[in-house]
This record gives sequence, structure tokens and C-alpha cells, in this order.
Amino acid sequence: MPMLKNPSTKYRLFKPIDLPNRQWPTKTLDKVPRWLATDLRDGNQSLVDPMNSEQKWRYFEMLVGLGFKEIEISFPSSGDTDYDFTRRLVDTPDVVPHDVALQVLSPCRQDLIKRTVEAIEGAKNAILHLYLATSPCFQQIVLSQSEEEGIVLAVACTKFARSITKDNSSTRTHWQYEFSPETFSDTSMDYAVKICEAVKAAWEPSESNPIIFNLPATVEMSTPNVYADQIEYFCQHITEREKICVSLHCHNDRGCATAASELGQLAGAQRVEGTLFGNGERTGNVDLVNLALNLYSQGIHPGLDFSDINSVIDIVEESNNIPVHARTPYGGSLVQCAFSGSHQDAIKKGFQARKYQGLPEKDLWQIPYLPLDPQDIGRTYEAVIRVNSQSGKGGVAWVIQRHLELDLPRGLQVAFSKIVQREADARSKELLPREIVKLFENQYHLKVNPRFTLVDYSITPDRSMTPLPDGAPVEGQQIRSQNTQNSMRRFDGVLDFDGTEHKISGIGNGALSSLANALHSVRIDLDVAHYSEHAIGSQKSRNVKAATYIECTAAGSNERVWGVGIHEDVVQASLNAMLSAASLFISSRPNTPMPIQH
Ligand SMILES: CC(=O)SCCNC(=O)CCNC(=O)[C@H](O)C(C)(C)COP(=O)(O)OP(=O)(O)OC[C@H]1O[C@@H](n2cnc3c(N)ncnc32)[C@H](O)[C@@H]1OP(=O)(O)O
Ligand SMILES: CC(C)C(=O)C(=O)O
Ligand SMILES: [Mg+2]
Repeated sequence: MPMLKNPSTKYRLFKPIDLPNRQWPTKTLDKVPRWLATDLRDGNQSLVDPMNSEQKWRYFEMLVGLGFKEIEISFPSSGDTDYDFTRRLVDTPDVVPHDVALQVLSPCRQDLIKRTVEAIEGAKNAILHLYLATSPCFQQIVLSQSEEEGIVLAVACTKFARSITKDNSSTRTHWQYEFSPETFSDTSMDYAVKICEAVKAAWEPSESNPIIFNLPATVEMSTPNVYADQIEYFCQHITEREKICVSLHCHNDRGCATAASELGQLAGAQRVEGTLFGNGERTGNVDLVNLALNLYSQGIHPGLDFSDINSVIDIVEESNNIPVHARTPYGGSLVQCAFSGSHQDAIKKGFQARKYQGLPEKDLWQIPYLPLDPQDIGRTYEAVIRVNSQSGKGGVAWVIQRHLELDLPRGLQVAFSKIVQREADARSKELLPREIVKLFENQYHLKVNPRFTLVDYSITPDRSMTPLPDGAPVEGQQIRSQNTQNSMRRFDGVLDFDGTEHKISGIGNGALSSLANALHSVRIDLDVAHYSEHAIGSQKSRNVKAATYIECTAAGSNERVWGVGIHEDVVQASLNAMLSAASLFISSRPNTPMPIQH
């Protein structure tokens, strides 16, 4: 068995900055940032097979449809695909809405900046984005550059960029400028501020057209609070703050990109760069769906429309050729779904309370275990509860309720859930709703004929006032009274038992009890212990039926069986329920002698 090596000489604890008066911990995230989607650049550059022009086009249209106003569309100097795509977007009328700015990225190299500007020139609104790494690690290892040389290069490139963009008198574009001190989160804060001051002086931003300083956690190096400190430090120390838009660009190496982006906003950032579902280099960029819906589920509209999240997922998955993980916040296929019994029970009670109990703030979403209403992102309640061997009665009852409109009484929930549990254990897999419904219909003979069926019957007032035979059931309070004047009823009928007909008759104080009494003659001695009913179907369509549930105890034993009957006629529904229980009873006792032939 290999042992994880001692890391203490190989890796270092990240050294936090000293920020004694930090303000961000007491702030609340209640503002919507400027969103920048970099799926078509940072996301795209990390794919095994980068998107082709058609895929980029479709993705771009989706981003616009979702409401993004700033979209990083390409790295035009990387090659023809990105360059041509950029030009195609710029040159095709009516594709880019007037209020959408197209962002393009270039390294600090004049030839590449020139090509980048050529690609985007003519766009109504463009953001030219340059990057240069500022951490000691990158300066020493990658760029072979001193801090001073870095500043000189950044300033020279900014001035060059300026000369061919906003200072170019023939430009048709409204230019914004973004500078990213790449690897900001591993940079000395004083140096980060210093290089940005120099870039700012070179660009000369205004309040109405601020420069964007995008402060990336190019590689996530620390806990999110440290990143927030760095952002607050930068915001405190950079001058002319009103001419600056501070932007975040968090990667997810430690799995904290969402937290870092949220805390970074508390620390003063106004803008967030990321991708849908967090595609991007290595573990990805911050997930903008996550951030946006975090705001939404706090009652703040993020300005992005994820009301049809499944369509978004389809396009993202097809374009990236990477599946959205089932546990991805909000979007994952299993995120609004519970398998475990106690979660299902709580969710079911939550929906019941929402429907039936006038909760104090009736519109407020208060469903246990579901922080967001699945319908808000275009999902239904159907799959909120799914059933496997970890599930309980509540989950099973939910499925039956949603698919058959049956509100099973608690005892029946318990009884049926045992059957489902057995089946799920035996199969070691999830039971689909249609399989659960079929189990229920088979168990209670809703579709298949019960072993007992009534070929013919009549229920008449018992004028003979015959005394009740021994053991004839007296219907309980919950049993519907059939007659107030003469409480006794006589049941006469022909019963088919497994293909053989039997004449039966009995007396009781209602239809149900007279049938139960009549069943004595075929050696079925059942007492009704529970009876309940409700209507199903819509009153409007006049397609209303009665659903009846009875629980019977076998005379002289503790055995209990449930029966379910559904019929347009309420009396027939209760007789069906009785026969359903009787069928279950006889099937549960393989050694029961055949009923007496008449
Ligand atoms: C953190 C980020 O996501 S940054 C964005 C990264 N995205 C991409 O790289 C995708 C597109 N890239 C490309 O198509 C290519 O890498 C190009 C066109 C930019 C450059 O290609 P090449 O000239 O072949 O250079 P190559 O990719 O091998 O190496 C990068 C070079 O740029 C230098 N470099 C790296 N970052 C920067 C920068 N921000 N500014 C200037 N030069 C830089 C490196 O030091 C290296 O220089 P060297 O050749 O003198 O050692
Ligand atoms: C280009 C920059 C912003 C980048 O993608 C990063 O640092 O991660
Ligand atoms: Mg990045």
C-alpha cells in the first residue's frame, strides 16, 4: 500500500497578507456584478477539441440569450478559427446586440495585439484584454523578467494598444481596456498595485469609461478569505478607484472558486469572469451558473436567465464535449432529487405544507432540502423524489400521489413501502416511477383482476330485520352510512374466485360490511379496521372517481391487509377495495383451504 509522502519540504503554506482592518467579513453579498462569460476563450482554450466556428456561434447566441452583456469571444491571435470567428461576428449585421461588448484577449506582444485589434475593429463595443504574469514564479521561470521589466512591458503594450484603439481617429469601435496581472493571487500586493498604477497612467481611463483590472487567481493558491484580503488590499491601495472596475477571475484548483468569487465581491470587486458550469483550465473557471443562482436563491435577480437550464446544459455539453456532473450546483441532474427516506419525507411534507397549510409568508420558498424551486430553472417536481433501497414510505407515497393521484393513508404507505423496499433491495437499483406504479397496481389489483371478482350483486335494505350474524362487521365511524332509516343492508351476489363462481350473501350495516359478512361463506373472515376515501380526477372534466382504502384484520389473528378500490361509484369503489384486500389476504396464505363451493 503506497503511503502519501510527507509534503512539508515539497509544498509551502501560503503566506497570507497582513490586513488588520479588513472590512469584507461583515459585508453581505446583495449586488449583482458585471458578468463576463469567458467560455469561448478560457473555456475553449482548455478543451481537448476547441470549438469550431459553428459551435462558437451557437454558444455565443446562447450567451446573449441568457443576458450576458460582456462576452470574451476569442484569442484572435491564436489562429484562423478564432480570428475568423471574431471577424464574422463583427461583420454580420444584427447578431451582436448594441448593448453587448465583445472581449478579446492578447498577450503583451505588439504583433499579437495588432492582430487582435484587427480582428475586432468595427465592433460596436469592444474590450481589449491584455495579460502579463506578475508573480515571482512566473516572472522568473516563464518570462525571465524582473519586476521592473514587467512594468515596462505592460506600459509599452498598453500605450501601443491605446494608439491603435481609442486614440485611432478612424476607429468605429467604442473601446474598453482590461489588464490582467496574471497570477495576481500569487503576486506581491504592492507589486500588483504598482504595475496596475503604471498601466492606468498609460491608458488614462475616465469615470465614464473605467479601466478593468482583472485580478485572477490564475491558479487557486489559498483559502478564499486570503483571496478576499488581496482584493480588498488592492481596492484600498489603487488610486482613482472611481476610474477602475475591479474584476475577478477565479480558477478552481482547490475547489473554492465560487467562495473566492463571492468573498472577492464583498471585498470590493464589481465584475466577475467565469464560465457556465465552470469549464476552464484544469479544474475550471468559476461557475457562473452557480454564482448567479446563488444570488437568485437569496432573492436577488442576477440579470441572467437560467429558467430553462436543461437547454443550456445541452448546448454546453455538446460544445465542450464534457458532461455537466450530476452533482454540479443547481444544474446537475441529481441536484433537485432525493433518494433517501428522511429527505423524501421532509420534501413531501414541505410540499404538503405549501399546498394545504396557510404558511405565514405563503410565497416564500420553504421546502426542506431544496434551496431552489426546481420550476424556477425549468425543472419539474416529478423527479424531485426518486426511489431506491434507501427510500422510505414518504418517497413511495409521493410517486403514487404524483402518478396516480392517490393520497395513501399512512398505514398503506407503510405496507406498500415494504413491498417497494424488498423489490429495490432485490434488484439493487433504482425503481422507476412506472415500475412503482405497476407494483402498486399489481399488489392492489387495480389493473389486474383480483382473485375475487363480483360477477353480479345487489344490495338491498334488509327488511327481515335479521339479527346480525356472529362476527358480522359493524362499520366504524369513518364508514359511510348507506341508510339512516334502516341501518341493515343485505348483500346478494355471485363471486368469481379464481374462475369458479360462488353465490354469497351477507348482512351488515352498510354495503361494505354486508359484503364482508358475505365473504364469510367463502372462508374469508376479515374485519374492517380502517376506511378512507377521496376523490380523484378533475371536477371540471367530470372525470371524478372515488379512491377507497380499507385495512382489514383477519379474524382471530394479527394479520392485516390493505385493499384499494377506484371507481366512478363510491359504493363500488369500496366493494372493490374489499375484494382487493380479500385477494391479498388469500394470496398471503397459500395453505388456506379453497372456499366452500355453493
Ligand atoms: C492564463 C491564461 O489563460 S493566458 C491565455 C492562454 N491562452 C492561450 O495560450 C491560447 C492561445 N495561445 C496561442 O495560440 C499561442 O500560445 C500564442 C499565439 C499566444 C503564442 O504562441 P507562440 O509564439 O508559439 O508562443 P508559445 O505559446 O510557445 O509560448 C508563449 C511565449 O509567450 C510568452 N508569454 C507568456 N505570457 C505572455 C504574456 N502575457 N505576454 C507576453 N508574452 C507572454 C512566454 O514567455 C513564451 O515566450 P518565449 O517563447 O520567449 O519563451
Ligand atoms: C488571461 C487571464 C485572465 C487568465 O485567464 C487567468 O489568469 O486565469
Ligand atoms: Mg483563466
